[in-house]
Amino acid sequence: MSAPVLEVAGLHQRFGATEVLRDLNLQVRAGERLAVIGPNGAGKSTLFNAISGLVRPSAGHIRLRGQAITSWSVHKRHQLGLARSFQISQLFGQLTVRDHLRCAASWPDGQGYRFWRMLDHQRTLNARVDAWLERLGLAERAADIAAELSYAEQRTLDIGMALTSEAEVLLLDEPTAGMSRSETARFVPLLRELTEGKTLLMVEHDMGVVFELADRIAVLVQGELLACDTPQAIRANPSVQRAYLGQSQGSDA
Ligand SMILES: Nc1ncnc2c1ncn2[C@@H]1O[C@H](COP(=O)(O)OP(=O)(O)OP(=O)(O)O)[C@@H](O)[C@H]1O
Repeated sequence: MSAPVLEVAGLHQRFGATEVLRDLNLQVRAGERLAVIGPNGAGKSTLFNAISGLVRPSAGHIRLRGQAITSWSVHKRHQLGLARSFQISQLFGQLTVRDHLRCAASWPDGQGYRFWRMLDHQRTLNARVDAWLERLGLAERAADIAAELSYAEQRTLDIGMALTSEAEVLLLDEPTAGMSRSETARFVPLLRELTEGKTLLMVEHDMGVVFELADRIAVLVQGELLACDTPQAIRANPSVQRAYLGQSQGSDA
């Protein structure tokens, strides 16, 4: 079994008197796809915010590739290979699809100042962006501004930015939220293909998507980890049935 790439240990998150996450322990192995599910208000987004650096945990540790990153900035975490896509797309409406991916492709590099190095750098960058435009199925939309894309294309671009930045660990916050059933059906195989070999942690409400994509599923209820296991074991777990799956299957699955 490979060592965890991402590790959450004894994580607590309080907002004033409210304890939103309680003694959370979670490990994600290299190349694994782990889905976090749970009822509304369970603490899923808060967990993502803590891992990506948007909130500082009240207690506990977060480790990325063995390094304690608990107090690191979002930017520094990104440099170590952690990228996040958001539930609501964080795109710039007037920037083109290509410009979005060019920005994302530039994130990990410190640009050299010598002229020939910059030229070489630009050529490599453009080739990388072209390749990602093809893989994302957005090549024909490259010159269009983000505001003109369909909702599903915007989500693809949002996730494409995380991928183009060459992060190894991706946090995807409800990647299919707001998509129609047919858009979701087209998107899930694409997502699977694009993230092959990456380590994936995702929050997702659509149980069809979760059971299709996830290698393991973590169930969060009222800020505590109820179970973390294979999809088959989670489906058969009576406490999970009671706490979550039973109540959501009618609407989500
Ligand atoms: N900054 C904050 N200050 C105070 N309370 C917060 C803050 N952020 C989240 N909460 C509370 O923490 C609890 C968990 O919220 P969170 O958004 O993490 O849940 P969730 O599982 O992602 O829910 P959903 O599925 O509805 O998105 C909620 O009761 C929420 O009101």
